Amino acid sequence: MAAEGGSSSGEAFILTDEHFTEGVAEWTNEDDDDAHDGIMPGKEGEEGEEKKMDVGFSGDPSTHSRPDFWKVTDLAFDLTADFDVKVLRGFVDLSVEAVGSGDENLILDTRDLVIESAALIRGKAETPVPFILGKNADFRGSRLEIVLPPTKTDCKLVVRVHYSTSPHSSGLVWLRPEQTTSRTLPYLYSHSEAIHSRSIFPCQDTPAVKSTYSAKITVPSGLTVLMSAIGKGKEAEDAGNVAFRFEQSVPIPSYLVAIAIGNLESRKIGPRSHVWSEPELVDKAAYEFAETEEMLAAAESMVGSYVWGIYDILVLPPSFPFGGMENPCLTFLTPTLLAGDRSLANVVAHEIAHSWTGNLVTNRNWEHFWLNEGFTTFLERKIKGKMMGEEHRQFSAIEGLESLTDEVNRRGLSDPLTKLVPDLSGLDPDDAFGSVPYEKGHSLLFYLEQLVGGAEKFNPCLKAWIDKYKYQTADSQDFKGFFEEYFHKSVDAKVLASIDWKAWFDSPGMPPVELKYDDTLTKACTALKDKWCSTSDKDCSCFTGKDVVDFSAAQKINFLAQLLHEEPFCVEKLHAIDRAYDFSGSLNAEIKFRWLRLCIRGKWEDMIPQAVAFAVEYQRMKFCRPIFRDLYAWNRSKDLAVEAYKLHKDTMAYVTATQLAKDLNLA
Ligand SMILES: CC/C=C\C/C=C\C[C@@H](O)/C=C/C=C/C=C\[C@@H](O)CCCC(=O)O
Ligand SMILES: [Zn+2]
Repeated sequence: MAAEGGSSSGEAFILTDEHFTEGVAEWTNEDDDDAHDGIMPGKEGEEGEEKKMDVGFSGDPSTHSRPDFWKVTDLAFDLTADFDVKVLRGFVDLSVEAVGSGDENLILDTRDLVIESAALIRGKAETPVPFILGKNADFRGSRLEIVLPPTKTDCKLVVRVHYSTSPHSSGLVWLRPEQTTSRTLPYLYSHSEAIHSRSIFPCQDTPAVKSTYSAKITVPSGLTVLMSAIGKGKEAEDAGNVAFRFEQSVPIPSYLVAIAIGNLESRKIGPRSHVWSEPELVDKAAYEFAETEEMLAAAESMVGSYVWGIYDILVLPPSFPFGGMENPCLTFLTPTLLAGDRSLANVVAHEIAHSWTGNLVTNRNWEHFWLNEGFTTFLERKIKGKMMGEEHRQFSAIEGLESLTDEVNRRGLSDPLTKLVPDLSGLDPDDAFGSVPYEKGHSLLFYLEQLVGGAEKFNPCLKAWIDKYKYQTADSQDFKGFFEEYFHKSVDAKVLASIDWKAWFDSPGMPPVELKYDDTLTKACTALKDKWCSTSDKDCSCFTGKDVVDFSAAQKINFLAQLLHEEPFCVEKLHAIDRAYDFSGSLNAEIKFRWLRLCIRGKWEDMIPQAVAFAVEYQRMKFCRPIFRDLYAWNRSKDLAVEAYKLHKDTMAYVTATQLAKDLNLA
């Protein structure tokens, strides 16, 4: 079959049978400088007919793929994990449906993948087809074009790609046994959000496309495999290996395909939930997350049935870069949530909320990330309010607004990345990540809730939004239109017209309106903070542990967060705080994190080793990045920070290592 290729010299040459040896086109475009800029061969229909040039999918600036040509509807993986060379190797069958004329090629995203072959699958037959792999131009990785035979519209095909990942895949973290808690077996886990799936498998790496998936994963015996899917059992051991099977029947975007392999055990924590971790942590994790079913039920009472079947939790090694990740059926969590008193389980409520906002109603591209995270933060706090009382929901919202203020001040009031809907053209989503989509998004929804008359009016709208857009994707204009339509009869037109959507979506900086929350639970924190600030450095004897005996962990966190907004305390006063409240000895990572920041800001030299140790042990970016930045900002610890980073960067997840390198001006 002929297909026309292009090259940097402009010379056109035809892929004909003579190009094929053993079914693979000899022609790749390694020497084609145009490959990476989207000027790629389309497919020629009739002889001489104008071929369709690929000028990129306008719906998502972060992908090379062309879901407007073909759409992936299902992925079937057959992969083997090779821990010796740290690669996943095998094939993926992509079921695709023609969206365009049927005459275009299949365009996929890859990053650092070794593509061995491509073929059309018809029953048992594999018919090799040529492919063109572009260069790894930037964070978007390499464009992969699979040359397809001419087909008609509404055609369906299955394309098999044999490939392997690379040891430095940006979406995979490989740990040697000695890097794990149990130190007996190796460990692998993935993190794909936003655009790292392409480093794990060839795909249309855009949330605009949702696919089902199945998988057969073969590993050395003794290891357990988990995925963001329903487990379908494992096959009999064969030559020292064992294969696990999975099915995800709810269509999901590529970033929600997840895998973990390790020395894993589980405990049942509810009718549809198990918690998984290495054996040493599993009982502690079972205690910590015992409220999971109560959270699920609270969410279902507000936004409808949980459609994913099971809700399991996996507690990962401390290098996991985030607090949690909403992988369907299997939420990934950082071990920094294991405080021993369930005080940090709000992250579980957040990931549960994603089961509706984000995983069912999905942002169409990453510029509308607030539709995932702002809605989820809003729903997370409604779950908290339902379980603990409205004042706790409002207390968390105050905390969130403070973190938004910190982020906007750090980035700068006019930084385009403080817009709720930023332009991500040419930008790596990892560089755009921060609390703005979470907290400015939450602020918008809370403002709208107050505007329409409160939760009893707004909650039904939230559920209706989910019901209308579930299993689909949405953008910010979809929400604006939905909201206006929903309330156009029940809310005064002038009130609706008073919403400055453009300012909310497109203006940098803080929200365009002032948010007012119930501060009942912050009052005691503020009073104690004010007393410390107004007391002489020389005599702090009035303070004792009794001051915080009635404080919840959240109130201690808020007290420390408020102190961080004040002028740094001197070392003498910091000593006094620690004598009274023993924050240095806290097992709560959120408390310890803020306490260490206070000490570094107060230039308490003896605390530098503790701060460095915390930042390299707990590589959750929410913690390690601010501490590394604080250490780097103080000339006494600047070199130590750089040295610690260089010593540990190879143990870090890709996103952590690259973001820290930028923080420390090492990129
Ligand atoms: C405007 C930003 C657009 C796109 C950013 C999307 C993804 C960024 C990428 O770095 C991954 C983010 C993953 C987040 C996962 C979980 C968070 O909700 C955790 C938040 C912080 C924490 O608790 O550790
Ligand atoms: Zn989230």
